[in-house]
Amino acid sequence: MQLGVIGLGRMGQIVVNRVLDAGHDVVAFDLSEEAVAAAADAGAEAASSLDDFVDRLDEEKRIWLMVPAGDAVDATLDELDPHLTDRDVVVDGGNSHFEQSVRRAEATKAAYLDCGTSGGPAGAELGFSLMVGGPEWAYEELTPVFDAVATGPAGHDRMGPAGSGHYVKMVHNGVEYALMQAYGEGFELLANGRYDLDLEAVSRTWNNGAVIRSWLLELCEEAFREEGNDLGDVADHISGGSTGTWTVQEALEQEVPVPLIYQALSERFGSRDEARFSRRLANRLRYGFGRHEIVREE
Ligand SMILES: NC(=O)C1=CN([C@@H]2O[C@H](COP(=O)(O)OP(=O)(O)OC[C@H]3O[C@@H](n4cnc5c(N)ncnc54)[C@H](O)[C@@H]3O)[C@@H](O)[C@H]2O)C=CC1
Ligand SMILES: O=C(CO)[C@H](O)[C@H](O)COP(=O)(O)O
Repeated sequence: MQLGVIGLGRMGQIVVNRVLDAGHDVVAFDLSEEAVAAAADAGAEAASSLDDFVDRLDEEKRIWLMVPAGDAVDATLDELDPHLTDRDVVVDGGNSHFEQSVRRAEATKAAYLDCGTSGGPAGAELGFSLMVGGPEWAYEELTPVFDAVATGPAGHDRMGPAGSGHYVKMVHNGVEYALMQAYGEGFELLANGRYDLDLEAVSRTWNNGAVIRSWLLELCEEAFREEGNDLGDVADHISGGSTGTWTVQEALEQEVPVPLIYQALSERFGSRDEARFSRRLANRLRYGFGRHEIVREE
C-alpha cells in the first residue's frame, strides 16, 4: 500500500518510519526541507512541493496529515482539495478540535478520517493508540496503515462518525490533565510530608503492582531519576492547555460535571503567573478582616 504523509515533525516522522517498517511505500512532504530529507533517509519518496506530492501518489490517494492543529490543516486541505475525489481518503492524525473535523469532513471531496493519536514521541517503538472517526469503508481501507502506526490491531478502532475520533481524543487529554494533577498532588504531599522520602523509589514501588501504576507514573519515576528528588530547576510553569480547555467547554455545554479536569486546567493557567492576583488579594483581605500581617514582596 502507498501512503502520502504531510507533516514530518516529532509525530509525522514516526508515522513514516512505522509505515515503512511494515513494508508499505511512503511519499513524504513537509514545509521543512530537513524534515523531508530525514524521511527520505528512512526510505520514503521525497516530495519537493505539495503539487509534486500529489503527482507522486497513486490514483486512489491515501494521505495522512500530521501538521499542527488549526490553520495548517485548513491550508493543506485547501491546496489538496482540487486534486481529490470521493475515492480518496485523508486522515488527520493531529489534535484537531472535533467540530473543525466535522466541518472539514463535510467540505472535502475525499473521505475524511479524524484520528486522535496518543502515545507521543515515545510511541516510536511501541506504536500509538488511534481513535478514528469517519466513514467505515475508509477506516477499513486504511486498516493496514492503522495496524502499522498503532501498537497493532488492538491499538486502533473506529469510534463512530465524523468528529468522534477527535472527540474521544479530546476527552482523553482531559483525563491526562486530571491524572497529572493527581500524581502531582500526591508527590507534593510526599515531598513536604513527615518522612524524608526518595520519590524515585516511591514511584518505582508504585509502578510494580500498585493500583495506581501507569505510564504517567513511569514518567514520574523517570522525572525524579533524571531531575532529582526536588525536580532541580524544573520551573513552576505548565504550557499547553488547548485540549483541556476544549474538554471543559464541552462538559459545560453537555452539563456534565468534570471538577477534576477543570481544577487541573485551572492549575495550569495559574502556573503561568508567579504572583497570582487572587492570592495577593487574599493576602491583603486577611489583613482587612483579621489584621493578619500582610506579606510584602522583598
Ligand atoms: N507531540 C505529541 O506528543 C503529540 C502531538 N499530537 C498532534 O500531532 C500533530 C503534530 O504534532 P508534532 O509532530 O508534535 O508537531 P511538530 O511541530 O513536531 O511537527 C509539525 C510538522 O508539520 C510541518 N508543517 C507545518 N505546517 C505545514 C504545512 N502547511 N504543510 C506541510 N508541513 C507543515 C512542520 O514543518 C513540522 O515539521 C499536532 O496536531 C499535535 O497536537 C498528537 C499527539 C501527541
Ligand atoms: O495530545 C497530546 C498528549 O496526549 C499532546 O502532548 C498535546 O500537545 C497535549 O495537549 P495540550 O498541549 O493542549 O495540553
